[in-house]
Parts: sequence; structure tokens; C-alpha cells
Amino acid sequence: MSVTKELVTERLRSVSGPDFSGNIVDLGMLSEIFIADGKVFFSITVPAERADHMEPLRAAAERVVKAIPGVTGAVVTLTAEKKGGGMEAAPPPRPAPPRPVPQRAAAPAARTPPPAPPSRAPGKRGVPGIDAIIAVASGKGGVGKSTTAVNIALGLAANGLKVGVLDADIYGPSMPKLLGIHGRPESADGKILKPMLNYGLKVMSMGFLVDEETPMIWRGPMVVSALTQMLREVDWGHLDVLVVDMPPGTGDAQLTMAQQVPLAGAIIVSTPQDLALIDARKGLNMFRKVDVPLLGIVENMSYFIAPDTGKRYDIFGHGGARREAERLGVTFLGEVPLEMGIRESSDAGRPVTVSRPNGPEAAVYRDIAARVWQRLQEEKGAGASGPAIVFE
Ligand SMILES: Nc1ncnc2c1ncn2[C@@H]1O[C@H](COP(=O)(O)OP(=O)(O)OP(=O)(O)O)[C@@H](O)[C@H]1O
Repeated sequence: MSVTKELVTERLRSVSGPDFSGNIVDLGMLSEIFIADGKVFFSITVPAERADHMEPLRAAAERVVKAIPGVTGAVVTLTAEKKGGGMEAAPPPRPAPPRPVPQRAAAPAARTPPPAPPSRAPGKRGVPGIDAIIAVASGKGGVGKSTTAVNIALGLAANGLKVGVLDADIYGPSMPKLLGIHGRPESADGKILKPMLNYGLKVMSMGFLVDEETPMIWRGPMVVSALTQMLREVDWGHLDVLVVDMPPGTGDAQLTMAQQVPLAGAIIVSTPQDLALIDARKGLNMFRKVDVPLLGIVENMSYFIAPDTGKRYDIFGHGGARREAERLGVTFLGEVPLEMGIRESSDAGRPVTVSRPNGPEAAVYRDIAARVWQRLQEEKGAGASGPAIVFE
């Protein structure tokens, strides 16, 4: 039986609206429903001020859809109700003076603030052999931060750089799975660990050191000491860039990490919806607070290309992150489509940048990686000594 929009809509009538009044269909809370290859995509619009409590509603809708025979997957997201097209639920903009955003000729998609001096926060020791450490972060979980981090790392490597990945998502390490790496790191002297290797990347993750089933009740200080060990007690050798996949969110643990690691810059991953952007802004502010330069924002799950017709659908409000980046004077690094191939290749431990290097998604990630590298050079200051690389 093929899945139809009508059938999905009908089933969604069983999901109650907020306060158990009516149902989410008749209350007009659904976006357009899109179905491709048995996978169902849509978003639910909720009042911005109550968004934090709406996750059970989202989960219920996803459950109902996944239970329909013939449905092989569902992506359901919450988006905020807009009043007058603004982002009323957003916190006020930061008080810092606005920075001019000159348009760059070399990267037309990127709006770049003038180079700021590299982070010189006191007490941050560099890691010998590593030229630049960059964080990939998100204001909240599930926006595709790890997927983006790994593909940016592979994009940088594809452009000829020596790249490492440090999975700092100590609560939910995903690099072993994303990169298809199993086993335990070795140590020649019982102290310094050798990083694991795949697809040309050197990788370290808490996932290699602790069994998946082991509950990890790390408290703030332990998180930091685990991170410090993975950073400093690993034989990274020479790296042009170490990409750190941060834990999602902007809590104390993330703040401490941002403070402890000698970061050359940070990338924020967001989905286009208002709610995700509000969280992304918290992420931006967190790095500003600890004086880490912002390399830019990536919009993930930006738009959807129907595999059968090639038609583009902006079901999740494409463009929100670009507008937000422009508003805040932060570089927009690029947009990644919602693409089943990205999900499936990640799940299979073969990220799309290596499994389909000639495909459009790999090109998107390589472009983003090129902008990241360019931003890094700008932050290091004019005439930085990096390898001379020509990006396509
Ligand atoms: N552009 C995309 N298209 C399709 N699926 C995607 C895309 N980006 C990420 N995903 C999928 O979304 C899910 C969440 O992605 P990921 O684990 O990278 O997010 P995260 O923000 O790191 O999550 P967490 O907060 O759990 O660490 C994964 O199943 C991933 O394969």
C-alpha cells in the first residue's frame, strides 16, 4: 500500500493539540506533508512561548506516522508560531556594537565580518603539532551537528589538509558509528593513546574508551578532564585542523569546554526553524563570552529535493539561518539539504563525502569546508602560514 498525504493527515487527527483541545490537523498546526520513498516529512507549528513543552506532542505525531504500514521513516520538527513575521520569543540581541559585513568576492555565499584577532584568552595552552582547533557546536540536540562535523572534517581532508576529529560529545559519542571505527586505541607507553584512523582522519572519541552500554554519569569537572586527556594525551602528530564535535547545548559543561580548549574558532549548526535559531543564538553568545572567534553558521536540513521529480521543497523554513547570520554579522557558511542519502550513509559509517564524493551533497560539504578554512585564515590574520591550497 502506498502512503498518501490523505492517509497521514487522517492518522494525525488522533494526535491531540496543546491542552488536549482538538487535534493537530484541525487546529491547523501542520505544514505541508511531504512523502518520498515511504519517508514522511512535515513540521508542526506551536506557540513560541510554549515550545519547550511541546516535545511530547512532536514525538506523538512521529510515532503515529511511523506506525502507518508502508512508512519507513518520519522526520517531524517543531517550528515556532510567528506573530508579524518576527521572532518574538527570541532573547534581545547582544549589546555589542554591530560589525560591518562586507560582501566578499571570493565566496559569494559568505558574508564575512572583518578579521578579528585570534582568541587570546589567558590560560589556554595550544596543543603541539595542531595548527588550529575548531569546535562544531549546536544550541540544541538533533540538528545534525555530528553529521555536519564529520563531513566538514572529510571536506577539509578532501581539500588536502591533515585533519583530526575529537568527539567531545562525551554523553553521546557518535564518531565511532559515523566513521565506522571499532576497537580500542592502542598505547605504546601506557599513557599516550594512538588515535584511531579511517578515511584519512585521525579520530579520538569517548566511544572508543567506554562500552556503549556503560552509563556515563559524568559531572562537569570529569567531562573536562576526559576532554583534556583526549586532547593532550593522544599522539595526534601534525594536524592542520582538529575538528571538535562538541556536546549539544549551551550549559555549563559546554561553556567549560569552550573555555578550556584552545579554540581557533567555532562553527554553529542550526536547522532553519525559529526555535532552533533561538538556541543557535545562545551557542553564538556562549563562544563570544569566552572570546572564541565565530567562523560561521551552517544551516542543516535546509531544504528537501524530491528524489523523483527533483523539485525543491522548503518545508522547514529554508533560509532562516542565513537571515539570522546576516542579522548578527556572522558568516553564513552554507546550507545542507535534508537528504536521505546523508542519513543512510552516516548510519552505515560511510559519510556521504567519502561514499559519494562526486555527488552534490559532497560538493556542498567541500564548499563549506573551504569557507571554514578561509575564515580560519582570516582569523589567524593576513599572511597566515597555511598550506597553499586551491579549492575548486
Ligand atoms: N542533512 C541531513 N539530511 C538527512 N538526515 C540528516 C541530515 N543531517 C543529519 N541527519 C540525520 O539526523 C540525525 C541527527 O543527526 P546528528 O546525530 O548528526 O545530530 P546531532 O545534532 O549531532 O545530534 P545529538 O544532539 O544527538 O548529538 C541522524 O540520524 C542523521 O543521520
